[in-house]
Amino acid sequence: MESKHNFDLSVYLVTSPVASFPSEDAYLKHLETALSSDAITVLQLREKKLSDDAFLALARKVKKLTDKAKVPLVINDNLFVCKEVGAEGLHIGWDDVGYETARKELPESTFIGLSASTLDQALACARLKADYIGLGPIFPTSSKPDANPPCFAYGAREILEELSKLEGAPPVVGIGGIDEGNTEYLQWMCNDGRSGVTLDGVAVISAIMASPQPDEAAKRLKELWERTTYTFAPKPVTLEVPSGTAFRTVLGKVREKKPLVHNMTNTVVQTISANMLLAFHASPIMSLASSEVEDLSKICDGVVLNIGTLDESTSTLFTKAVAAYNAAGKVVVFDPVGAGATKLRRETTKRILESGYITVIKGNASEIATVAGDLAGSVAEQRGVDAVKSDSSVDVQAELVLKVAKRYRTTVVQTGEVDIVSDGTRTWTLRNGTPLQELTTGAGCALGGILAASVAAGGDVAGSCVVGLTAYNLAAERAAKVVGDSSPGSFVGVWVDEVHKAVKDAGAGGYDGARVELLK
Ligand SMILES: Nc1ncnc2c1ncn2[C@@H]1O[C@H](COP(=O)(O)OP(=O)(O)OP(=O)(O)O)[C@@H](O)[C@H]1O
Ligand SMILES: Cc1ncsc1CCO
Repeated sequence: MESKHNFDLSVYLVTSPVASFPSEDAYLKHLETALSSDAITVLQLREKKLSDDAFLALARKVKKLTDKAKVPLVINDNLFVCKEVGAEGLHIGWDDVGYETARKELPESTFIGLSASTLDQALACARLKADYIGLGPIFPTSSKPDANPPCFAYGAREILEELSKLEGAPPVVGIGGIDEGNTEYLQWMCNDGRSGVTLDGVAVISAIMASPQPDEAAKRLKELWERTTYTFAPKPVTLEVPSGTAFRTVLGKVREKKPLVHNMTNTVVQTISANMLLAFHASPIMSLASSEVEDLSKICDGVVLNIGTLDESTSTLFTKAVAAYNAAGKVVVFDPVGAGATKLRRETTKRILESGYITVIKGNASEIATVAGDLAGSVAEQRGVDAVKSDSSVDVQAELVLKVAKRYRTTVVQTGEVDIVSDGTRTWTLRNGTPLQELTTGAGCALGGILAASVAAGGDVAGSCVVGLTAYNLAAERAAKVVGDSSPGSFVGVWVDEVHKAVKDAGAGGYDGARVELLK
């Protein structure tokens, strides 16, 4: 979408204060270098603390640079400077009075952008016929400490969806906490090919202003922004699920490929997780070392991020892992263990979810309700790491799982007596398993590895999850028959045996007894 002035909003640089540079010369040199990249499409001059005269003097110098680079100059929040310097645009904070005044005083050809943080503000900007909307903060940012809470990539997309329903809605540039690490993800979340729903560009401050090589930084941002294929994007749907054929195909591929799964998991479930992966004919490597993440992302087929025994450094470690595995195009399974139980768990969960593409979010009903947040309607109940039994019907829960999958453009696996899997389009219920699994610590955590291995081998994300989980739970049923209902201790060992046999004999009636239903 282009504004009426045909300005390209794609890489929109907002300056940091001249006072944050050693000298005005150093600042101007920095801008000139950035502009020499040919990647910046708009430059907004933002100075909150200068007098009008000092702002105007600086704006005149910057205008020379932007004119030379043929980049439109936008003045932040100062109508006087905008008029005097003859800038191409004015950007004002959310303020309809300011907008009306500026519109009257500025030539028709000067474009005026407005900031919006919420859907209501964005709709109001559209009604005012602003020339563009600066939507944000998208991600948390320290550049503007007084900013409203971030709307995150999914929130931006939900606002864009509403705007797209209006006739002639303004183009939108995202702002706030955007950098090289999250640009591709934001682009993928917002521009998913549905007609009319587009984010038109990314506005950045520190990604270019704090870079020692602002021209290179600008080029990299433009390249990331213009990407239309994404290393992390899920493979196309190839499996017809449920079917014995899909079951045999995925398990056969697991056996062939022996996926190597990096487990960044809690201290309680290390052994059961590693043993289940070996039994599943995959390979585990257990590591929580930050300095190993990059190397492991290159050799592993996927990673499991499990916050069961988290600490204050977990969110930084796991967001680093999301970035590395996204860049490598590998599977990321996130298990927000006990997500609703404490503030640390809620905050860590949120940060990881927003940091990049998660291939599969896996959790029990309480954890998924926490991830769902406002979609769940009421505050999710969670006392420890186990699920609090939900009063909602399977249909209501399936609806929520579907909504979470849609919101995060991912696959969600909710475990319990009835498991629910959804990729936002297809939703299944799975009714295999045994109550003995509830008496086995790590039954859910170890499943994270099974899902990572299944997806790494099977491709089709949700279809492979359904197969992996069905094989796992059918094996549990068989084990329960062997040990009886009152032997959770012996159960685990026999369950591991049965998982091993399930993959080994994938072709031989292993799918018998599967209770998987694709919901309409
Ligand atoms: N009552 C039940 N009947 C059948 N299967 C069950 C039952 N409860 C759990 N399961 C199965 O057990 C596995 C773990 O699910 P659960 O929801 O207990 O995970 P969790 O709470 O994350 O576990 P943990 O934190 O102990 O690892 C899944 O495969 C699920 O299908
Ligand atoms: C019991 C327990 N506590 C933290 S993690 C964990 C393993 C099951 O999730």
